[in-house]
Amino acid sequence: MKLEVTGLTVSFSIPGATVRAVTDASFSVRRGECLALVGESGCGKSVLAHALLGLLPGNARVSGQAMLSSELDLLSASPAVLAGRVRGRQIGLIPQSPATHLTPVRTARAQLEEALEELGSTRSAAELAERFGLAPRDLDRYPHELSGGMAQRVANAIALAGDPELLIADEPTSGLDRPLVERTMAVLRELCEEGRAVLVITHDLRAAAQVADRLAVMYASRLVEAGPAAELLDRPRHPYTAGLVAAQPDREFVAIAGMPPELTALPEGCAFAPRCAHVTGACARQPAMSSGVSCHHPLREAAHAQGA
Ligand SMILES: Nc1ncnc2c1ncn2[C@@H]1O[C@H](COP(=O)(O)OP(=O)(O)OP(=O)(O)O)[C@@H](O)[C@H]1O
Ligand code: NI
Repeated sequence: MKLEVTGLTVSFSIPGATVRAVTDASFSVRRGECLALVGESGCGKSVLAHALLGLLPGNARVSGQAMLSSELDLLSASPAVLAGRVRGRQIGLIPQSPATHLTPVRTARAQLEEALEELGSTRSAAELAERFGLAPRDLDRYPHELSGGMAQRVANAIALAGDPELLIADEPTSGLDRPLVERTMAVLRELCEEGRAVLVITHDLRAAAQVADRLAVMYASRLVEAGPAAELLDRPRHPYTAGLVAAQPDREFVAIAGMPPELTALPEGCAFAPRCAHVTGACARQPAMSSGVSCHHPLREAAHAQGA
């Protein structure tokens, strides 16, 4: 199993403007591997995930290719194929803000059991729940009786109901405290050691580093740097990656000054240039992605050839 995404581009038409949410994203993730997609709020991470699963609304325009196991292009597959063969079965999605996806009038257990039945799974609700640290009695609660963290864990369990080979986790630790973040990341790691492919979306670089083999850094709709996780954290090459690393509580803890551009008004050149301490005249042109970094003046040479 391998997911191979090439040139994924998504825009939304809104009255009087176009939102360019994902621009020319290329990356791959294979079985036994965890890729973390990191970037600030609003940079296009969830839209990218939803594009892969055919979950975008009608005002979206999608182009590019996303080959699953070299045989199915997720971006041109029919809604019936995506619903009947892909979602839940080949690709599990842990949605962002899971509480909003649970049905208010039914217990967590009923919803988890329904997912298991629909997907013809032989696993039990209790077994899946236990994996994410939920007690059986938690399953008998209704969504409004679940804390944010519990709802998150129920959603994580539901995503695994169909035993998918690829798991996409969109902010799987939001609302969880540090011990639960660690536990969730450890479970994601286990899932990938078992031979699944895992794509984790997060703005928590520390959590990403704990689970991911490789990181892909997204800024203003584009992937700007990708490579082995440890290398990106120790020796970031894109000034934006360096800024994210420095903003971590266990590092300098200094946020990057300024704001990302509006996705309705992206510049022609490098979108990070207005916030970049190293900006040059060349930055007025869009830098190409080259050996894992998209920057006219990377902070250092590539340690070795890197693929996204
Ligand atoms: N249906 C839509 N129509 C227009 N714009 C949209 C639509 N859906 C998302 N967007 C815009 O696309 C951009 C990317 O959103 P996305 O949800 O992917 O961000 P994100 O990186 O996941 O951030 P967060 O960390 O906040 O979840 C945002 O500017 C958002 O407003
Ligand atoms: Ni998101």
